[in-house]
Amino acid sequence: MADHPRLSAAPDQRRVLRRAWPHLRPHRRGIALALATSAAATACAVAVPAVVGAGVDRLLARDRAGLLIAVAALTALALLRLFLFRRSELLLTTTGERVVRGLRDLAVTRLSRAPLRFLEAHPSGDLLRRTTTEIADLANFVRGQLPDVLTVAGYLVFTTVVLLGYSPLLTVALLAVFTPAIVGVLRLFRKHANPAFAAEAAAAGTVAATYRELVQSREMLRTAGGTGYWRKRFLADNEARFRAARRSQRALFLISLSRVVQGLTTALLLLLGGRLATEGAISVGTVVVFVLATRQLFDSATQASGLVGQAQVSLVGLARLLDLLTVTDTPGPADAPDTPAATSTLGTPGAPGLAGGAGTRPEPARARSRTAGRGVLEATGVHYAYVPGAEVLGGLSLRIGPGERVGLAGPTGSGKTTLAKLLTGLYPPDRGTVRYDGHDLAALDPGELRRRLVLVPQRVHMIAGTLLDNLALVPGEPAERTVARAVDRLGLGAWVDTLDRGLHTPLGRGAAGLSAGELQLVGLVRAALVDPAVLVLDEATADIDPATAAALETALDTLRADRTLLVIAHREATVRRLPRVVRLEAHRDAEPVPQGS
Ligand SMILES: Nc1ncnc2c1ncn2[C@@H]1O[C@H](COP(=O)(O)OP(=O)(O)OP(=O)(O)O)[C@@H](O)[C@H]1O
Repeated sequence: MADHPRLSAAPDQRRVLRRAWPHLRPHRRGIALALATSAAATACAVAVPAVVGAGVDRLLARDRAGLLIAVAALTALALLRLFLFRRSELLLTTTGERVVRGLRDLAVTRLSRAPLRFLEAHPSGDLLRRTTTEIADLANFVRGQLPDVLTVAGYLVFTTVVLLGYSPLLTVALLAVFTPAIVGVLRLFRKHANPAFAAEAAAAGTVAATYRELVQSREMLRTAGGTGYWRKRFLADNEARFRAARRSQRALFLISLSRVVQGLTTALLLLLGGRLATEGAISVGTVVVFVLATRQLFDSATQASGLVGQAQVSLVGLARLLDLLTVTDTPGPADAPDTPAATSTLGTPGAPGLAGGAGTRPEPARARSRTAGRGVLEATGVHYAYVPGAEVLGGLSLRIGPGERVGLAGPTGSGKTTLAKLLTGLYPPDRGTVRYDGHDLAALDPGELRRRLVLVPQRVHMIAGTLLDNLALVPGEPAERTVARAVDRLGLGAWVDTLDRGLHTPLGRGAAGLSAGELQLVGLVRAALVDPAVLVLDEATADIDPATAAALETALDTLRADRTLLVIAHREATVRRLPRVVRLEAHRDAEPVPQGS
């Protein structure tokens, strides 16, 4: 089996910000402006103790004018600080939201282009969490805590600079106690917090995935009596998440050790500052500046302790998101039609290709000539495995001529659906090639591929919306009258009339209300709207009532005219009706490769 990239449960957290830089770069001007405004606002706040200290010295010197200047400066600083804080918060939030919006768009775009194989290999709950919850957490951090992080960082730097200007001796003594102790606490915290937060995020992803599967498979679980097993599994996952959360909490507790450091530093400051003032080495005003400024310093450090924890959680989320963006940044045959590089175009020589470039709307289905690009669909020496060492298809070759009608039969699990997905380019083969009209599907323009080769799956997926919304889920967003024409052409007008509100009948999520056969009717109408040259139908295995079966047959008879048809045949009637039937045998390793008959 070829090596396929997978998401990591606990992705690398080193240099996360540097790795995120390509996504930040387009916003660098906004970021620089926000940082500069935040720094100016912090400088205003840091200047306050210095002005208060100067005011105290003027007061002690009975300098009335000097005192008034200090009071005026304090008022101006307060107003300027208010304005700059507000401005920096606004700039940070706006820029941050832009970055987050960009990341969200990119994640959804990459996921929508990701190969089917990648999507199937990951629990949808995990993908959902990375693209929604974790991005939302990031957005909340940007809005709620990032301004505080910058303010705190600014306080720490500016306060140190101001204090150095007043008394280098006292500042050095302060830093000599404060810095190593606080760095030690932060190191200890990071050592325990990084794995703890990553494990918590992974456990949360597992809980979401299990819960989602539980909801999605509710009918099967009820009927098969599997609810108890699933509930047990969910409870186990939930327990694991609870334990992971407690581990994170314990790691967060470590950060509160910084309060002990604060107490020690204040004691030292009072001892040394008081002595220097008594000896006349520094003024009383300077002691006041130190007391006020170090208070700010401590407040910032306390705030920083909480913020470091929140920042760590956000960085873990960012690392998981970057992992998703990196792993899905692999253009492949399932990519959207805006990746024309190295793709070929089907069609008669000299005729314009059917696929447009980025943003080109496809031509209306009827305006295209399906026969223009009609060709042979050929699989040669195709190998495919979902899991290493267990090939489902081991070197299969099959040729289907233009306009041929072929049935694909075989025991359950023999690989019929897998082959159908390979023949329609939904999976790239691990080895071997699938060609249509002489073109390797892997090299075809993805948009064109989707319009030429259409698979109607066994269970057609629906979205919440009306029947019309669901039928129109094809390239080109066809208008209602186009959809209605397609319905009539397939002889399905009577079926649509039996529904409450015809094409406007609302269908719930999961399309409650439509039977398996009716869902396939929806798939056939979608196929008719795409008007492909090759149609692959994976017949529904569920019982289909005679009326729906008749409607399906009529629709299929209309659809098959002038196009290649491959039916994964589960019903005897279908097998009998088709002129050629290929039988797949269950493949076992090292046995001769099954070939089409
Ligand atoms: N997404 C998947 N991940 C892992 N294994 C899979 C996946 N899909 C199918 N398989 C396995 O591959 C094998 C072939 O499956 P496939 O659905 O192609 O068979 P089939 O002939 O269409 O079966 P059926 O007639 O029951 O639909 C089976 O053993 C199946 O369990």
